[in-house]
Amino acid sequence: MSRHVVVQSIERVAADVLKGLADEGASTVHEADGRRGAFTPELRPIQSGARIAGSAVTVSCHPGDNLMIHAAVETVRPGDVVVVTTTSPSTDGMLGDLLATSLRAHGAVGVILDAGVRDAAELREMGFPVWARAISPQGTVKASPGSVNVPVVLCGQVVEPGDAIVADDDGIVVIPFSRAEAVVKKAQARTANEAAKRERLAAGELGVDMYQLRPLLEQLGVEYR
Ligand SMILES: O=C([O-])CC(=O)C(=O)O
Ligand SMILES: [Mg+2]
Repeated sequence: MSRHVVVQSIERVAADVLKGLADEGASTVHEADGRRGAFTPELRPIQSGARIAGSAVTVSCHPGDNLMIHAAVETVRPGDVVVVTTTSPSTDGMLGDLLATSLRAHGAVGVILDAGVRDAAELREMGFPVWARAISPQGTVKASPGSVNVPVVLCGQVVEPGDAIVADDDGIVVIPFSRAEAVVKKAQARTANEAAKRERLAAGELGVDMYQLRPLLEQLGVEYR
């Protein structure tokens, strides 16, 4: 049996749940899921202002080789986010506007790439959002096997195929498939609560009062002079 597989069929998070997650954004969703799922922030958005949520199509590549991203394209369905890892660290430019055009044609809403990206200007012009470790002109080959839709580990998180990915200017969060629906509800409740707090803060109320922090400050021995 091969160690390398392309799993063609995965379960996906419902479109209305993904829309709810995208509306809430990475930080709120992370808080709503008990402060879980945040990627360490080495991967940065190459654009500003994009906010996406999608079901993860995962790709494990040999460093410097984008063969498996090409192989992944036919497994992509509308609303997916393609999550690419390499089997050892790499900043080579594994994806550019051509691959992005192909992924978009199959419905991908963005790419999370633990490697380098190139054609940055064209990708921004296309409005195709990418979060990557580096921007690099370094080209890659199409030669080595890897896998599509297997569990991958990147930036401190495990991503299973079909998990929900939320990404925006703050960074990237993964929500396990089984929790996505519950998390969107908690995130919406949190946002409603924050709206009330924002109004109070805008009116001048102090955070130390709103969060009842004065006893804590006292207990910690903080002296006001
Ligand atoms: O062609 C490649 O291998 C990567 C690239 O620049 C593109 O997708 O446009
Ligand atoms: Mg190119």
